[in-house]
Amino acid sequence: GETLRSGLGATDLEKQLQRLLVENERLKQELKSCRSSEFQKPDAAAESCSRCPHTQEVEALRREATRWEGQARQRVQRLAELEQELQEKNCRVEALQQQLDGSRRQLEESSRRRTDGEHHLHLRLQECEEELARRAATPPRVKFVTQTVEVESADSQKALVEMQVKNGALQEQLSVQRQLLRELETQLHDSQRTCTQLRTQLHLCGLLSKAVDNGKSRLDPRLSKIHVYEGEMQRAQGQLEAEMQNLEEEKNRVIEEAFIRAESEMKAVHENLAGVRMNLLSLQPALRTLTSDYNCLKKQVQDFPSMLEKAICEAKQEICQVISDVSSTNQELLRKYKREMNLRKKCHNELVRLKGNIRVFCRVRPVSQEEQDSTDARTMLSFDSDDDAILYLSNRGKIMTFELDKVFPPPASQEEVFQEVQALVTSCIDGFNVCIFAYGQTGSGKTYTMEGVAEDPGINQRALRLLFSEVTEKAPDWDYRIIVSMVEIYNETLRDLLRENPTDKLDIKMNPDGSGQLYVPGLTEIVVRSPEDINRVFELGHVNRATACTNLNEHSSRSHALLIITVSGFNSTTGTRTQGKLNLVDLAGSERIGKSGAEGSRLREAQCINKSLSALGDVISALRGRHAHVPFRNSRLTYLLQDSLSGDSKTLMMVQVSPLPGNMSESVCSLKFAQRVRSVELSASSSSKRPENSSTSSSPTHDSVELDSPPVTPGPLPISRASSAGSTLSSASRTPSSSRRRSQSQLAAGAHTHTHTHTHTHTHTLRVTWLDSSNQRPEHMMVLVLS
Ligand SMILES: Nc1ncnc2c1ncn2[C@@H]1O[C@H](COP(=O)(O)OP(=O)(O)OP(=O)(O)O)[C@@H](O)[C@H]1O
Repeated sequence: GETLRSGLGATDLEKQLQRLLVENERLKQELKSCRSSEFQKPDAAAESCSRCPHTQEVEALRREATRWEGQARQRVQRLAELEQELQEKNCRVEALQQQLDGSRRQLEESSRRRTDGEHHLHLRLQECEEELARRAATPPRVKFVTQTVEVESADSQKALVEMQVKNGALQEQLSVQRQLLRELETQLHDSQRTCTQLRTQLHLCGLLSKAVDNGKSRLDPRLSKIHVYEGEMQRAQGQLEAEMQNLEEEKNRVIEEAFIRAESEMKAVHENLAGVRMNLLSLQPALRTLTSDYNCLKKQVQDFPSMLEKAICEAKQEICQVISDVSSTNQELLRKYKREMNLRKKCHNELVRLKGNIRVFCRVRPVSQEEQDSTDARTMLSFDSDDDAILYLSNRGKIMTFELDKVFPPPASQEEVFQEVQALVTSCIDGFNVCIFAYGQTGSGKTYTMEGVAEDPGINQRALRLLFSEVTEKAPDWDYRIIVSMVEIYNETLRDLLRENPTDKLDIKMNPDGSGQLYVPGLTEIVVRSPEDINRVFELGHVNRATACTNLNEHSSRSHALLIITVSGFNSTTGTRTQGKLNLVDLAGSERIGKSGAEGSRLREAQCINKSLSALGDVISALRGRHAHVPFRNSRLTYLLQDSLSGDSKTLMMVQVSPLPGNMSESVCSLKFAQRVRSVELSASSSSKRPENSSTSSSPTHDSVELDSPPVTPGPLPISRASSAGSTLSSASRTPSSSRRRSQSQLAAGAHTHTHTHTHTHTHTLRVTWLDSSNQRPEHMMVLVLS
């Protein structure tokens, strides 16, 4: 504005000068015209002028005017110069102003950039600090070291690189800022120098103006305006200077502040940078450890497949080795198992043979509550506390002693009884034929022992359950099949108790397959697979038995009930097959006819019972005595059980007795029967061969005796009966049963050679047998058949 005003002032001054020049020109013209009028009469005029006082004055004025004119021209020229110089200075001031504005903008720009850079750096530093704090706070994840190391080490390296890059960028920015600062300082110095020069020039201008003013004031009062103008110019100049001074101060202040701020920020940045460096330094060992861990793990991971392959290879080889070892061990075990099985069977067979294939037990039933109340409940029986095979009976003041294989007193439980029986039961799994008979007068406890009661089952149920458990135990190697049949013999008639119509009579026939075995055509055979099946079979048999008679109790007393269990086994490993039969027989009551006073049909029933029981006694005696002839055909019962009584079969006679005095004579009879069966002298016929009409045993353990057995001979039987010479041990003998058994063995060992003669209708057979040194087995045998 001041410049403009100065510009306008200069224009007015110029105009005034122009006017002055115009006035001067007019005066010159007037002067010329005056002169020209005198020239027309030069001499005259000169004369007149020289003579005229006005002419001299005009001349003086003219000279004066010319001088003033020259001075005015000089001043105008000087003014024009000053004007030009002023314009130049104005231009210079404007240029400086622009330069100052530019510097200011540049400063602002750099300040803004620096602020942005600082802000950015600040943010980045914050991020770095947070990152470092986060990493420091994060515990080393050792568990998942593979992944953790890989990620963290990469991040740390990346962060390190980033920090180094940022550090470089900050260093660059710092150097740029420093360079900028230096440039600004240079510009400031230049500006200050320029200002000083301008000030000097202005001062000179002021002096010049004063000189012009002095000249002008003296020249013309109208030039006072020029002074005023110059005063204004000076004032404007002063204001301009003051403003420039202010601006300069402001600039210095701003630069100072920016510099201080930049310094402090740079310091802070340096401190942060130092902190980051420290952190980086502290992180470096951890990073090195992690890197080495990572490399180690990486190597392990690289090596892992080959190691795994190697381990798998080794494991495979070991497994193959183990399999082959196990296989050979299995072969060895199988061989041993077969050998042990054979040995066990031989031992068992030997044991049974030493004990006797026919064993006789006695069970004394307890006195019931009713009997205690109503009758003479004195017990006439007593037992030997040292020998469980002895029973004493007091009869008419005499003490009778009976020796059996085992005596069960009244308190003996069903379980205890079965304990003694179960070895026989399980031997049928090994292929032996077994018969267990319950013998005794009516009411002596036969059915109780064999069938038992629901809450305390007898031998039948327990035997089947034991067979099931044994068969299940052997299941992996053996495949067993258990078949059950149930028959009844009443008045020498055979009935199938599992049939729909149990009243149908059955027959016993020779098997047409030429095996010499007997069989019952049409006999129902039920395969049982579980204890539930057994219960169903018993129930059906019981129902059929009840429907076939009017009074079950009476009927059951007068008929024989047989439960026939066939166990067939196949060993898939050894290819061995076995078949054993277990016959559980509840015999009819053995009371004497005379005592019961029976007549008619009852008499016939009693005769049939006595006949069959007597036949059974004969057969057992013959078998125990190893007689040449065994009278199986004398009754339906023995004929039916022929297979199971002969050969390697085992027989148990459970003689049931009542302890009551009223039953004493029947008890004596039963015990005498037991005694007779048991006391057959073994020695007399221990080396005897099997009965002629016996079939070949199904047992897998035939010894030489059985192998030497002749084939079954049909037709009428025995001519001679094996000697059943009186026992060398009387029933009254008091020696313990074990010692007695030894004596029997010694007696048996005494016989080295035996000769039996079997006369047939058309043939005579002579057998000669030599026993081995232990007298247990025949070493040689000669059989002569004479037709
Ligand atoms: N050891 C025993 N313990 C308890 N009670 C028994 C025992 N023996 C037999 N009894 C009971 O004596 C009674 C007669 O027994 P059981 O019917 O078994 O005789 P049995 O000889 O079978 O007669 P039958 O020839 O008429 O069939 C039954 O009530 C039976 O429960």
